Amino acid sequence: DTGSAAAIPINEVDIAYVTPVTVGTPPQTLMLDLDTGSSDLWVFSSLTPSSQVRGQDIYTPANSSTSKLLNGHTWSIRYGDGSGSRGTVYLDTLAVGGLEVKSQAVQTAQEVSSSFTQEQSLDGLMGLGFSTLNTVRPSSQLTFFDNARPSLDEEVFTADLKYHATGSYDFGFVDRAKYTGNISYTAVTESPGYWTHSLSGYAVGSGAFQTTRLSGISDTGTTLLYLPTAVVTAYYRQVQGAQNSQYYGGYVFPCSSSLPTFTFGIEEARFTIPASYINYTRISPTSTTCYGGLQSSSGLGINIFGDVALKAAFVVFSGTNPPRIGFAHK
Ligand SMILES: C[C@H]1CC[C@H](NC(=O)Cn2ccnc2)CC1
Repeated sequence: DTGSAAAIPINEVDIAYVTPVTVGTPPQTLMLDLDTGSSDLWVFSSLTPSSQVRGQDIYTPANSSTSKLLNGHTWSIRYGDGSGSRGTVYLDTLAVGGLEVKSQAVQTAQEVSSSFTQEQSLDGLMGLGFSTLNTVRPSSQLTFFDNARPSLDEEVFTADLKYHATGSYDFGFVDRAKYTGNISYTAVTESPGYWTHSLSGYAVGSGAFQTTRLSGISDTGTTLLYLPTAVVTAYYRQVQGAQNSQYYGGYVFPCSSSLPTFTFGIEEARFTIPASYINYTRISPTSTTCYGGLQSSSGLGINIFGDVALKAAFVVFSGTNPPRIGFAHK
């Protein structure tokens, strides 16, 4: 079996991407953020206080003939940006792009943090990390990918995220029409439940490629690219007027700056992120100061290859044993 669904940017700077997912019988459609950096599938629901719901679609288990309460189970998650949610759990039929799982754990939010309430076009998250990260207790639950695995033609899902455009997520197959050349694969260590792998090095603009292995996680749920301070300072040294602002919490520069590209390596392959992806956003709608799409990971304890990097490639998340991740040009 296979599935294929759209990855739609939720705003004009691609802060996150959402994908239509149907839950229950008859199907209730929600727009979820497919997030390889976590492993909980949670939704705004009829159990979410109305004061915390602002325009989101909700899942109402009472309106689904196939919903079953997972008795006595709860969950609570905190993301790296400080956002979070918690609640209870139902099992129900869930489908993405025509691929159906009969008894998926759907985590119904009873509380969401303000940044989720404010994100009107995001109805929840679908974690696509390793199920060991799932927060449901007393028994942890499987991700949609782990539940779908037995029925998939191939044990993979792919991400084709695009800059200021709609891309796609595919399950169970690698679409030859979505990439060019060969896929460059590299080893994934499941530590601790993320799609953790290394880059073989990097280059700033037309500079020499620095061969140095950088370990991190490929995370579709994180907007930007977070790398070691040494790499990031080397990049912004090439940008007139750039500075690392305490006030804005990262590197900012004049929006008129001409930025260098940034190239990362996957084994022998090289992927170049266009300057436009790194000129991320104005710090406020009328400002001439812009915030960078490449930032330091020093406060995080881990490098994060977020959407700014992932949208420069066609990415294959392979659930084979051992797992691996592949990058191709497109
Ligand atoms: C400083 C960085 C900020 C962004 C952080 N990423 C996340 O929190 C990913 N995420 C998933 C759901 N909501 C957000 C990683 C640290």
